[in-house]
Amino acid sequence: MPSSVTTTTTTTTATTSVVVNHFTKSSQILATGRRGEDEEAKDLSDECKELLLSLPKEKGWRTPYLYKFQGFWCQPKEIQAIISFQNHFQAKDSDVILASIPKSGTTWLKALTFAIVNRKSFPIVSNKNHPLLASNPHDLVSFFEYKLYENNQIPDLSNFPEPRVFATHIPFASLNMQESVQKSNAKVIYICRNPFDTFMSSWHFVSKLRPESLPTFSLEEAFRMYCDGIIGFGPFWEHMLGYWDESLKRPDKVLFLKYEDLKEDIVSNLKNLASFLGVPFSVEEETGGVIQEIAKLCSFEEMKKLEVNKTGRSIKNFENKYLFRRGEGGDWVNYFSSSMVKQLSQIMDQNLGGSGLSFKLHLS
Ligand SMILES: Nc1ncnc2c1ncn2[C@@H]1O[C@H](COP(=O)(O)OS(=O)(=O)O)[C@@H](OP(=O)(O)O)[C@H]1O
Repeated sequence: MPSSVTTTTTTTTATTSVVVNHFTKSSQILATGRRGEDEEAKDLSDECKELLLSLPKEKGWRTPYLYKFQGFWCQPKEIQAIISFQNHFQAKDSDVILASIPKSGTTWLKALTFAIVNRKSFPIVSNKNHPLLASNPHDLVSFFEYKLYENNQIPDLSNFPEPRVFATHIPFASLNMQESVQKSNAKVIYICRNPFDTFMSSWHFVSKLRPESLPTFSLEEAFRMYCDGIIGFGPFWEHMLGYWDESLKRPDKVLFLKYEDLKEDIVSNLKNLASFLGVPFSVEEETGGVIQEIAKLCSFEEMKKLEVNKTGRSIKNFENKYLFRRGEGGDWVNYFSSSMVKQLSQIMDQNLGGSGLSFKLHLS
């Protein structure tokens, strides 16, 4: 029971008490909302604050507002970082960019790619000192819009060992607005997950991160927003289609992976990933079990039990332990009503139908 509710014996006092409690709670929410907005604006440049005034905005999932910027919904700090990235990043032909909409398997893809491209420097088999045993994948592969370009900083990335591996949640159109990315031969790997599970994973994640002072974020409200396209970096269908179309046009430069496929057949997907990256597995590696060892090192079960993934924060505000929840496909069946199934299926048909992009909703 909230501390401001007093147990009373008379109806009048009880009513007053509830009203007072409601008022206190509402004021707290308002105050928290305002604090959230102040917090949100704290590190923004005047230019960015000015820009925000001209953008459409909607209530956010865990922050006061999401703004529609370059056609997708995102937070103010992300907008500032994306502008800085677009203005300053210098791509190299050997760069690898991992892209995803949040909660689609980003952490997994970061681990797998890091293990593959660095396997000469950090052998996989019987290596008790592999960096993935001591560091969260987000510390080994950074996002453009968080660590690297946040707060208007311009990082010096010229001395990063090649191939440099970066990550982003930015949709393809905005990534491609970055002139050097567009002109370079940098490779892009996109990981996608069926929208039913991605939605559930996002809702669970945000529910854990939401300040306790805010009311709980109901599944129904989150679902309405998701179906309207209002989620970080959404609408999800546009995000997926941007990378999907590009992977069809330039398959040598954009590889499109699906979470469910990786779950079902990790070995073939790792072979494909290594070949795409230009570092295919040798016969000796294949017979020596290197592929299986990478799969094991990066598996949900192994990663979740590492101390580094149970503690600390690799991305500001996110506790590492929340990045590893169930790591399965099909959990949505435990939450979706039949009308939710119908609605999301219709949205997928309307927006993805005819594109050739489809999903497995259940894993065998
Ligand atoms: N190694 C590995 N293998 C398989 N699945 C994994 C792995 N690591 C994380 N996960 C699951 O991926 C979901 C989190 O998605 P992201 O990593 O994209 O999150 S984030 O955008 O980086 O915050 C989230 O899914 P749910 O469990 O369904 O919520 C994680 O549990």
